[in-house]
Amino acid sequence: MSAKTDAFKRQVLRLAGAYLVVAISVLLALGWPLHENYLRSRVEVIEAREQGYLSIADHMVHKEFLEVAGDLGVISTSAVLTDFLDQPNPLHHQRLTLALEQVVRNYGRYVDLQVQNLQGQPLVQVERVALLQQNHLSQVAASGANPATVLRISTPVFNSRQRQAGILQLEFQISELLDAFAKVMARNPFHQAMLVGPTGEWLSPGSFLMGSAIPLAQSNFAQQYPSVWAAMSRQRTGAVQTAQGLFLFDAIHPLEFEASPLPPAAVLHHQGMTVMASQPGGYHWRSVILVPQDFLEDTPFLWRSHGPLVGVLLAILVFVSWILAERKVYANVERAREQQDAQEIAALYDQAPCGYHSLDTHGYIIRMNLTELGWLGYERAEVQNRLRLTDLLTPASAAHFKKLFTRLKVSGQLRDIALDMVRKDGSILPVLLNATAEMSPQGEFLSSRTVCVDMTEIQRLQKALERKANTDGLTGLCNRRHFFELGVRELSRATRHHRPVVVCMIDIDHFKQVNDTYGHAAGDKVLVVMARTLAQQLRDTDVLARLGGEEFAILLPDTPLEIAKEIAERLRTALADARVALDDGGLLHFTVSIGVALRHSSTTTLEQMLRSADVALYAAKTAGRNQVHIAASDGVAAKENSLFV
Ligand SMILES: Nc1nc2c(ncn2[C@@H]2O[C@H](COP(=O)(O)OP(=O)(O)OP(=O)(O)O)[C@@H](O)[C@H]2O)c(=O)[nH]1
Repeated sequence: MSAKTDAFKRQVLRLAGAYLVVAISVLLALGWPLHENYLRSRVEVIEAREQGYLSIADHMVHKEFLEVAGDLGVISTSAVLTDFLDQPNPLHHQRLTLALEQVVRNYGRYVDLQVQNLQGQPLVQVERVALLQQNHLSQVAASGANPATVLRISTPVFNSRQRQAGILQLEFQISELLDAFAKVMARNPFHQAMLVGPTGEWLSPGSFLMGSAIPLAQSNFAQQYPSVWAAMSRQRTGAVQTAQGLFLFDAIHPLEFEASPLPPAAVLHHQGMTVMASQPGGYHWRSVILVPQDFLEDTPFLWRSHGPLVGVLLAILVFVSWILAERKVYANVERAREQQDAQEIAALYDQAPCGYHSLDTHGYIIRMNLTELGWLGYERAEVQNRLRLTDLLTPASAAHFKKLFTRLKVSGQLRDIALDMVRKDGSILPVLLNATAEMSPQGEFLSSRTVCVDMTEIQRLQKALERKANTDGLTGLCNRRHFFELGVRELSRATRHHRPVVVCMIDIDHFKQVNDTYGHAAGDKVLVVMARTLAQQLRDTDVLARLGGEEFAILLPDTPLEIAKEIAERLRTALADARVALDDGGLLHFTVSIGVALRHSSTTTLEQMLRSADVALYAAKTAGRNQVHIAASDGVAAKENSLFV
């Protein structure tokens, strides 16, 4: 039982595994394009969003430079500067100095403001560091932190007669810009935003919040990402996919304004680079955004957001696969069992020890089992739907069955019907049938199912038993009971036909002496010899019986008394002549006495006749034995009729 259960479980496990593999394969096949599409659209969304950030960067840089240009314009055309250039006296110097100090104080971006003479020597100078020290303020100067973040811009300045009288120079830091840039870009924690200078140097750190920050001093962007830098050198804006992720970049031209606020002669100095305001396109930065590859592929994100869902889905798939597999295996087992049952039933039907057949409404055989076919010597194809049952019966049985079949259609069953079937070789097969009708719900006959038993052996046994019951075991003659059966039948026939009937009673003389002298076995031999001798002397129609002991009776039908006398005498003589061979080689002979009685009227019974014959026999014994006596009509032995041999 346990082994069977284990095998069942193993089958279920294998099938469930196969179902699971198929289900997952189908889901992957269907889900992969969706996943790819999802990633593609995700990249598109990311690109669009990051383009927005690049625009913000562009806008911030321009705003910063616009303010610087504005400051430059305001200072260069201010009255305090013009007054100073017209009359560089201490008062004007002081007023200009105060004005420039005001600018430095108000705007944290300026590191140094100078008004120089035409030879470039400073006439008025305000340094942020000195100013802060002078005001006892803590110094927060970023000077020297990153040389790339300090820019100098200068423009010629004119006196009131519009003659160039000096140069105005501003040194400003972009650290505020970079801080603001960092803050804005940090709104999206899933990217790195950078500002890169004209020669690939970092303006802002390579990383603000995500991952490890790239040290500014150790490398520059061009060295760090040469392939991206090469693409950035070729085109103003674009995107480059690398192993680290997706780089989106855009060129920023800080000096390009829609309506140029810079004086045409303004010059920008940045790390040895000199840019005239009339050629602003020659100076540009790049804003760069790196979207890391793992964020692009989003696998962790996918797993985070869909992991539990995938887990639940997998659990459901496992559960459903198991249930389906279990049902399938159970159905297979059931089907196999049903097939086995059907085969067993077919084998039971075909190989039953009795015959089975079914008939349709016309009596045609629609099914017959192998046992019955074997009895009859036919193949199934020769019989089924080809022959009627009556074709396989003797004419008498066929006629009988036709009537019974009609009755079956009404009564629904037939019990213990004895019929004679005819084998293919012509021999007779006695059978006993029990049939049941299959009826429709409306009560119409559909078919009959019949069980047949081969009666050959039973009949043989019956006959043997009958024979044994009717026969005397020692002599093989009829016994007393059977003698009475046959005798009564003969008497009734004789009565019907008014024919004479005679009964003889025969008894061995001094049989006791035979037994006593030669033994009981010798006595038996005498009885056997006597039976054989009598049988040889009589007709087939005569009834010879041993009634018991050494007493025999004979019924002679159609025999007048005169003939009966002759027969009795012939029997007596034949017995007297008979010899019995003894075991010691000797021969024994014996005599009998016979009493004969004729039936005198139709009312005389066999018992009465036997009694009369017995009286005659007794008379014969009394008269000396070995003789025949005829019973008188009144039952007394008549001496005058006696025959003495
Ligand atoms: N061997 C043998 N003896 C039997 C059988 N049946 C009866 N006997 C014997 O037959 C004898 C009959 O003897 P009785 O009836 O006295 O008569 P009897 O000796 O024949 O003398 P009578 O008839 O007067 O001539 C008995 O000894 C029985 O034992 C039998 O089947 N076999």
